[in-house]
Amino acid sequence: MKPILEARNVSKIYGNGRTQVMALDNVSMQLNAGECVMLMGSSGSGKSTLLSILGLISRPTKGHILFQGEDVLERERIRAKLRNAYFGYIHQDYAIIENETVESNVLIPLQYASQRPGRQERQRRVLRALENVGLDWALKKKPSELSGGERQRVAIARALVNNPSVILADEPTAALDSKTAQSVITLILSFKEKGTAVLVATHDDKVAKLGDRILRINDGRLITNEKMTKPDKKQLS
Ligand SMILES: Nc1ncnc2c1ncn2[C@@H]1O[C@H](COP(=O)(O)OP(=O)(O)OP(=O)(O)O)[C@@H](O)[C@H]1O
Repeated sequence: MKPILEARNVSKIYGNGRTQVMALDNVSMQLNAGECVMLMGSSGSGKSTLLSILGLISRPTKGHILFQGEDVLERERIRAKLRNAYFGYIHQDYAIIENETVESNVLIPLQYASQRPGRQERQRRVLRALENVGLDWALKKKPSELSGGERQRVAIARALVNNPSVILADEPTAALDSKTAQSVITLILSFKEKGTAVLVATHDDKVAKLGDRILRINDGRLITNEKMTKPDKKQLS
């Protein structure tokens, strides 16, 4: 099977001179359609950096990113188009636009969809995405009126509204209680059945067990590639 998304010999160096940080060191990995990979590592090990490079948000210092077998880094306009049309990215800091309503925030990816749906369909999909995270009541609210966990769920609804081919989630359950975390992970994993590839960065062992395999990262290097033989999908708490 051809991977949907691939990093080849990716390195990332931040800063220069004595303040230089090697955040990723020659990382290669593949993500296949319909699988969920968990990315684990301690704080500062390079998880967010890898996700943002795979998500075509930032560029590596060296190496290649392939989407559906094509090297996409060199083509700036294509990168932006792919990112908007095929990727759902759940940011660690939510990246919510404060002065827009919840509805407008979740609507954003649909404005950039490869085949933009009509207005009514867009509204229907936004409502469904919010229902899926239990936030339909917050449609007209401003993010400042919501709790941290609710804002996290808005970010999740926004990432999933476009039925993305790839979901990249940076600590998606960090701000959630275990019951909400369970429903959010179940929702993210349900996209696998549609052939969506999922990569989740997490510190949480219970969340990590729900994946098909675990990638561990330490000091910017991938160290193992564990297959989960018997994923336990029942309990997070
Ligand atoms: N913009 C930046 N400028 C300089 N250094 C950075 C920058 N972003 C990250 N780093 C450094 O790169 C390394 C990897 O950071 P990264 O955020 O990718 O780790 P992480 O595993 O996601 O950490 P956490 O679990 O705390 O979010 C760290 O040493 C971090 O300090």
